[in-house]
Amino acid sequence: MEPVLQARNLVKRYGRVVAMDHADFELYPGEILAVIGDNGAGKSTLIKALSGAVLPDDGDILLDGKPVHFASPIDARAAGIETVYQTLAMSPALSITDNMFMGREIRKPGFRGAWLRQLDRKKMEEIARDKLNELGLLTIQNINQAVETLSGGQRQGVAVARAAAFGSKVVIMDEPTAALGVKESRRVLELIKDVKARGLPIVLISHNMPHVFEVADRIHIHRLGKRACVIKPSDFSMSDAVAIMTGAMDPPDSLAA
Ligand SMILES: Nc1ncnc2c1ncn2[C@@H]1O[C@H](COP(=O)(O)OP(=O)(O)OP(=O)(O)O)[C@@H](O)[C@H]1O
Repeated sequence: MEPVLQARNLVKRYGRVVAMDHADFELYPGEILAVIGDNGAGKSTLIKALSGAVLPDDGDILLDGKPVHFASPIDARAAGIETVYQTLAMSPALSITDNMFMGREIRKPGFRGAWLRQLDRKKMEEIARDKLNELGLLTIQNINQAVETLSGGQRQGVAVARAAAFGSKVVIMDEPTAALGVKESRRVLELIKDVKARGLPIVLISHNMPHVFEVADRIHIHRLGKRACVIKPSDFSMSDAVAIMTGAMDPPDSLAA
């Protein structure tokens, strides 16, 4: 099976700091791939390169086997890669619908849309409602509600729904449960599984081992700027994963990248 998204030998230097040191990465169709690593291991830099936010100094990124060159996150989005950032990148005062369609508003057909630039609010609301329903976010009553009135979990839900709605190839989630309580985290984990069930592969960056072990099909362990190995959660304990991540344990020879 060919990876949907692949990186080979990515290098990124910041002055004398090597944030990526020939990093490899593979995401296969339909899977949830967790990316774990100690602070400063280079996870964010890898993810930013895959989502167009960082331009690697060297190496290749392939989408569906074809080389891609993302000059910005807009390029990656246009190619079907949606990222849910830790900071969520939402406008709190705007409605759920406005946030979902920010930067890709639908205009009215014909003259009113093309010349008067009028937005097709009804259509956008319809799609927003469908997407939230699809992911079981029925607790949100009113899609014209301002995002600032939502709970943290609901906000994260909107961000996930947005990514799932527009990501045609890959959804990347950076610490989606980091700021959430137990109940809200649970809901977001269920959402991640729902997105997977709809056929989209997911990259999940997380420091939360129980969450990683619950939802991931495979776990990419990043260490010192590159992939140390990829493990299956069924074959390893959480403490082994942490030991490999911190360098206390060598990755098994058969799995070393
Ligand atoms: N814009 C930047 N300028 C300078 N150094 C940077 C920059 N971005 C990252 N680095 C450095 O690159 C290394 C890898 O950082 P990165 O943020 O990718 O790690 P991380 O694994 O995501 O860490 P964390 O889990 O703490 O977020 C670190 O040493 C960091 O200080």
